[in-house]
Amino acid sequence: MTSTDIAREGAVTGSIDAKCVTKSYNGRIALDSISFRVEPGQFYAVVGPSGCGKTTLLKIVHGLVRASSGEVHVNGLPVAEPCRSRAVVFQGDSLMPWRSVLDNIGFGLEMGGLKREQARAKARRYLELVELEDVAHYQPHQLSGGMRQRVNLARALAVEPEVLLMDEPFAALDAQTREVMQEELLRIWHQRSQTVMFVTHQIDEAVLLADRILVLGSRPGRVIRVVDVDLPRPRDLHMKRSAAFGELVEQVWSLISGEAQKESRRVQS
Ligand SMILES: Nc1ncnc2c1ncn2[C@@H]1O[C@H](COP(=O)(O)OP(=O)(O)OP(=O)(O)O)[C@@H](O)[C@H]1O
Repeated sequence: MTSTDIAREGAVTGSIDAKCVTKSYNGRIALDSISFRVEPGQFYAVVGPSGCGKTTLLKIVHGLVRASSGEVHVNGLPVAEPCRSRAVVFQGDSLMPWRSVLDNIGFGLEMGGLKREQARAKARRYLELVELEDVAHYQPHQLSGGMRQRVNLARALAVEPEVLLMDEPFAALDAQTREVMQEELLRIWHQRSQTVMFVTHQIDEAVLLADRILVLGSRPGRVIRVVDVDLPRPRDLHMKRSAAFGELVEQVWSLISGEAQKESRRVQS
C-alpha cells in the first residue's frame, strides 16, 4: 500500500461541535460560551491574541481539559477524555529520544495492540507520506527541527484519528522551514481530506491553510467572528502574493487589533 492509497481509505469523518463551552480557572473565566462547528474534512484554524484561550479550547476538544460548562461532540459523540480518534501535534516535539524514527511513529500503534513488526510496516507507510523514508532508522537527535515536526505529524496520522488537533506546530521553526512545513501540511491534507483544528498566532498561516478561521478575543476568550477563507485549492505559497489573500489577512488582523485597542482603552480607563 502506498501513501496515495492511505489517502483513499474510508469515508471522511470527524465533525466537531462545540456548544456554549465555558472554562474557568480559579474563578476566572478563560473561555466564555464558545460555540462552533467543524465539518468533516474541514481545515479549521483558531487565531486570537495571546492568552485568549486557544490552547485551552484545543485541549477541551481533545478531552485533556474538562469544560466548566457546555459540551463538545466529535462525530456526534460527547468528548469526555482523550482517545485515539483525536490526535494532537504540539509546538515542541515530543519524540522519544531512545526510539528510532520508525519506532516513534509505531509507538501509538503498538499501544493500540499491533505487534512491533506490524506497527513498523504501517509506520513505514506514514514515513513515506511525509517523505522521510530515508531516515527511518535515525534517532530523533539526528533530525532537523522541520524533520522532527514531520515525524510528529506522521506519528499523529498513523493512528488514523478522525480529528487532527495541532497547537502551533510550526512556532518553534525558523521562517523558511515554517513555510516548507505549511506547504507539506497542505499537500498531506489535500491527499487525506482529514479534519484538522489548527491553533496559530500567525494570521497569514491561518489564511493559507484553512477553510474557515475562528477568531477569538480575550478577557474572557470569546468568539469575535468566524471568517470563511474562500481561496481556491490546491494552494501553495504563491497564493500569499494574491490580492484576495492580502484582503483576508487584513480582515482578520483588523478584527484582532480592534479587540486589542478596546482592551488597552479598558486598561487605561
Ligand atoms: N492550568 C491552568 N491553570 C490556571 N490558568 C490557566 C491554566 N491554563 C491556562 N490558564 C489561563 O487561561 C487563559 C488562556 O490560556 P491559553 O494557554 O489557553 O491561551 P492561548 O490563547 O493558547 O495563549 P498563547 O497564545 O499565549 O499560547 C490564560 O489566562 C491562562 O493563564
